[in-house]
Amino acid sequence: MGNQTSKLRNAEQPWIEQGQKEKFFSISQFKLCNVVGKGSWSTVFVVKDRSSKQKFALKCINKKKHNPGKIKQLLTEVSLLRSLDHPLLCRFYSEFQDDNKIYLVSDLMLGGDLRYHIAQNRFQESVVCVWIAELASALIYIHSKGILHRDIKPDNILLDEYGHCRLVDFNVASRLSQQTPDGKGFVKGRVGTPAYMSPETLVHAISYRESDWWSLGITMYECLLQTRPFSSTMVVNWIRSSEKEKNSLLETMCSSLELRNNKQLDVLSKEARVAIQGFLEPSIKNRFGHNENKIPNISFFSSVCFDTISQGKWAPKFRPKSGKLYADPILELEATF
Ligand SMILES: Nc1ncnc2c1ncn2[C@@H]1O[C@H](COP(=O)(O)OP(=O)(O)OP(=O)(O)O)[C@@H](O)[C@H]1O
Repeated sequence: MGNQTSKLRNAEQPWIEQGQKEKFFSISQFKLCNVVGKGSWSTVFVVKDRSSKQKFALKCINKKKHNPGKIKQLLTEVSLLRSLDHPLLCRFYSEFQDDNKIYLVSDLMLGGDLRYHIAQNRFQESVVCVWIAELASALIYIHSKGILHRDIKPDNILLDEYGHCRLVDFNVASRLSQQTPDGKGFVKGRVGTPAYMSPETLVHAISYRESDWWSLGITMYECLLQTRPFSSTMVVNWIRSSEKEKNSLLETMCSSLELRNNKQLDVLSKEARVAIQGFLEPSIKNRFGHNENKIPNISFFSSVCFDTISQGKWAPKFRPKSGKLYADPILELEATF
């Protein structure tokens, strides 16, 4: 086990103490700097707190452009975010509103999202190992709080300036409200992004903790191979197919993942192949993550210390370029405030 504690993060990253959360209540407290991203229903700005001079991400949602159902969904997301505090999640500070907009203030992630990075580079297993271990640690934490993310994919993973992964976008996250007789929680609904959805979500419209581990497996596959095991069109066609066709397609999906059939996996180490196969195990009971205590024992993670990882102190093997704005410049032109 290596000893590569990241001292940088502790020393350089300004943390706002818990008591100072919710200290923002008006847009006038900020100076707007630039646009860092745009989602389907929000624009995200880099802003500077006028008193501390610290930079934050400010997500602005135009209330008039969205129906009350969407706004309710957003406020559910806010209540989930308020209950979470972990070094590998993007820290949420405040929500406030004016007549037209809802504003959410959170940590600013300057390193771009994983979708951008994996499109540019083929990353070594040592880099991906730290990413997936960090994400696994964040997942174990949110699951311990009784929350499912339900949309894990490279787009929803941002890097901070040191290269640490932060799991973001809790738009469709949900509390595990239902319980099976064996005490397992689940959430009903076919929710998420089709290419990352687990077989049980696709077929039975239900998500368990293990469904998030499946999505993490697809994300790991994509980080290592720059492609996904199942295309979106394949999965969408599959959702639309009849029950009978669904079963035969499920078999095709699962057999294409078997190591002996999947030639794409040949370029990976045995440890990486075993991890991918374990996360992408169709049976929930046999899937890696069924027992979350065993995640640190997965051989792919043997070079990292999970305790250090979960404190956000393990040094990442990839650091985004400093000073580079990982945002499409066109967003700046389109932005309205
Ligand atoms: N804290 C942050 N720091 C830096 N960039 C961020 C932050 N939060 C979001 N972004 C950027 O803004 C983009 C849009 O954010 P986000 O996906 O949360 O918006 P959304 O409206 O909920 O979108 P969607 O519903 O399409 O996921 C992200 O892809 C990311 O590039």
